[in-house]
Amino acid sequence: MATSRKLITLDEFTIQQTREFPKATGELSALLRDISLACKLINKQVNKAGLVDIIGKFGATNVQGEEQMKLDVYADEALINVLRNSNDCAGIGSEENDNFIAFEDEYSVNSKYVVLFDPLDGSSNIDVNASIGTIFAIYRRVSPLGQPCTKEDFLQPGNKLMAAGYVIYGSSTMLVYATRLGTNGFTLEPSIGEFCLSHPQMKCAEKGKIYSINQGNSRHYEKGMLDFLDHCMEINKEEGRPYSHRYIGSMVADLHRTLIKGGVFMYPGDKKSPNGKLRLLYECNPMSFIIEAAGGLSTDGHGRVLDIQPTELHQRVPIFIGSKDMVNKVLEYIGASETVAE
Ligand SMILES: O=P(O)(O)OC[C@H]1O[C@](O)(COP(=O)(O)O)[C@@H](O)[C@@H]1O
Ligand SMILES: [Mg+2]
Ligand SMILES: [Mg+2]
Repeated sequence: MATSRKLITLDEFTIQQTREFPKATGELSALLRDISLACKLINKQVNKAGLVDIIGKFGATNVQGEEQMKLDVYADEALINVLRNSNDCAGIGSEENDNFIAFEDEYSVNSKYVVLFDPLDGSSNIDVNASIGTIFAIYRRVSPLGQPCTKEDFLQPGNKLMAAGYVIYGSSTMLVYATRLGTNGFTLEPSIGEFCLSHPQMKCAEKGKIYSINQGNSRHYEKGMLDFLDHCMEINKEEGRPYSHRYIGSMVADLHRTLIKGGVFMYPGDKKSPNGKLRLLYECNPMSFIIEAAGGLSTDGHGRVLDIQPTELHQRVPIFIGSKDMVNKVLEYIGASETVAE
């Protein structure tokens, strides 16, 4: 029988954390509260998607040529409206908007932080009721306060992130976020409408047994990548069986599983798409920050994803992320093939 325990809300938790930083002003916690409010609004629509006019295509394409879903646009607007009116955010960058948006009102120009987000991740899963999510990344500005923020505030490497997180709209709704103090998970308690601490100090297992990749693309893969997949399908000496393959097709859901159960999630570059599919600023950087803060690894095949110097809002990078042992094993294989290939 489920026993009730003292619930620690997201607010209480962030206030406790600010005590660890004597100079903290509470602005970052306030921003996190704003983002969680927008995600509660999105969650309400997601939960009853079949009953409200939010299923299906919106009838427009975004700057990346992807057909926008109604929920992509709803989620984007919900986040922009909450952040624009919050006085805690100087500007945003979003998957669904061509360019960065600087908020120019007298309060926002004095805000220290900018936010990048993927308002709705896993769009191809919206209509089939599989887990989807929202991903966000928070940077401290480098441009002077008192003026509108600039693109330099957004084009910072991931190792400069102040915080990053995601909300997964699944069997339960969870918010997982990371700072340099670690990665923590909060579950939405519907009866009080608050995210409450449910997964303190999350750790990504060093050793994994699950590999996650869209094998439908494998005809475009380099030899090293194909060899690694063969390795995963071989009888593993330690396990006495092959690794398990899991792929939901929503980065948030595939990485939430990887964070909790270990394993490796991969979206490699290939002969058709040398930079893969996933976007550096609002998918790969925030997820890499969260997994690394939980003890995992994230690489583009050459170095840490978090050390990449961004150049554009919607640039894509290959990603191999998750348990240390499996990410290093992928590197061994893809490193090897290039040498062999030559
Ligand atoms: O269908 P594919 O090629 O496997 O791609 C799935 C990937 O694309 C995404 O859906 C892209 O994100 P969006 O849904 O936010 O555009 C990821 O969530 C997922 O990991
Ligand atoms: Mg996405
Ligand atoms: Mg998206």
